[in-house]
Amino acid sequence: MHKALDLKIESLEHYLGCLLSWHLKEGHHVAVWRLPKSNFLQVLIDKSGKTKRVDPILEELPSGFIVHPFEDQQDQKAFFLEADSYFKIDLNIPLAEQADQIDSIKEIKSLEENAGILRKSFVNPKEQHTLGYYKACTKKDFVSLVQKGIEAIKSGQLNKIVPARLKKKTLSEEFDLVQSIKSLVYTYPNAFINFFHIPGVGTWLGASPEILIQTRGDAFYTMSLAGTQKARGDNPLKNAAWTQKEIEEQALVSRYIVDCFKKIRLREYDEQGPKTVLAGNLLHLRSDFKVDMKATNFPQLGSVMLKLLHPTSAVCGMPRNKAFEFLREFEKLNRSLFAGYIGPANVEGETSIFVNLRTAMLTEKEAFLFAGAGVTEDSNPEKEWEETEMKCEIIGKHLK
Ligand SMILES: C=C(O[C@H]1C=CC=C(C(=O)O)[C@@H]1O)C(=O)O
Repeated sequence: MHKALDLKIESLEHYLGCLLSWHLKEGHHVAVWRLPKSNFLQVLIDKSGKTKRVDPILEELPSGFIVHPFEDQQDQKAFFLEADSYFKIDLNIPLAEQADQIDSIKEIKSLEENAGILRKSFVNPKEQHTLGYYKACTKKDFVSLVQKGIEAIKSGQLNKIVPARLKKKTLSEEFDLVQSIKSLVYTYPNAFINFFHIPGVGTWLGASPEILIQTRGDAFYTMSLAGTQKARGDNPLKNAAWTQKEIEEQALVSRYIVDCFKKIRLREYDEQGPKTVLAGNLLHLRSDFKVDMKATNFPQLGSVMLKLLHPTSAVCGMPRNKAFEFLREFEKLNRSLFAGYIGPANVEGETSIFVNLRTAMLTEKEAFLFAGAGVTEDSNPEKEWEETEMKCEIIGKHLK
């Protein structure tokens, strides 16, 4: 076994490449992430070789990484990677100075060899014959799907709908996962950068802007994020002007969260916003919701809200069940883990679960990019298509 800081390992990329390629080759389950505004890259490895599924009762789970698909599972369970090994790398300190805190490398290979081993280990989707299964959506089909959504809203069946689509991108021979992780980490300081690999289930890479629930000590946090425009000029946050359509779209997500609080008779919450926030080169409207779980005597609020919130009207629609039925019937897309939820649970006493957005499912030769757009009565189908193009590019442009 080589020490983590063998002289031949000269960079973080080389270390990560050796580490990940070895674990993926061994059939281990792996998650690597960087929380928004954090300097730490966190690594968690489940070495059991088993696909674990758990009830998402966060307070009772061991330290790990949770992954739930968009669709509710019949048994209500989520995938779970248990932290057989967990460590973090301070991105501001040379790797050589952190040798004692990080896992050692078992096998040293070149950057190119690691990149090749990694992509050969990505999970390839199972062939299915359902109509539209992992099929890229044309502009014409997406525009017509949005149009159908607008009609369903105008006829009173829905208040809001979030249709999504799949775009495929061929990966070049030189594609290197580790370089992509690195470029996401440095380009998107406000996002939840994540890579996870569950053998037989999927290999995903993303930069999510949306927290679904977060608990730290007694503090519970969630957000409503919606409305999209391109960031322009030197001071995009100041220059943003929002239309009635986007204001309403985001207000519906906030209302959805408040309705969830009402269902559990929780009255003491703090709501701030909406304010304009930057996510990559896009702007969104965001409101922040905080609850003191001790003062409200609600220690299980994380799990309770997780169950109530997912899928929020930022990724599904309102009313939720009707929106779900609409998507099932007309979207014709297996969203798989897109718009599901992902994140560390009980890692160093904190749980940070994000909506799996701005993300790609990686296969050996292609990346499947997913993006949706919030549709209201005033939506313009062409603009919604453009919006999904911009959302796909957030990850797409980092997959060389
Ligand atoms: C569904 C997505 O984004 C959601 C989150 C923020 C803004 C959104 C919007 O403006 O439509 C979406 O609700 C996506 O990125 O695929």
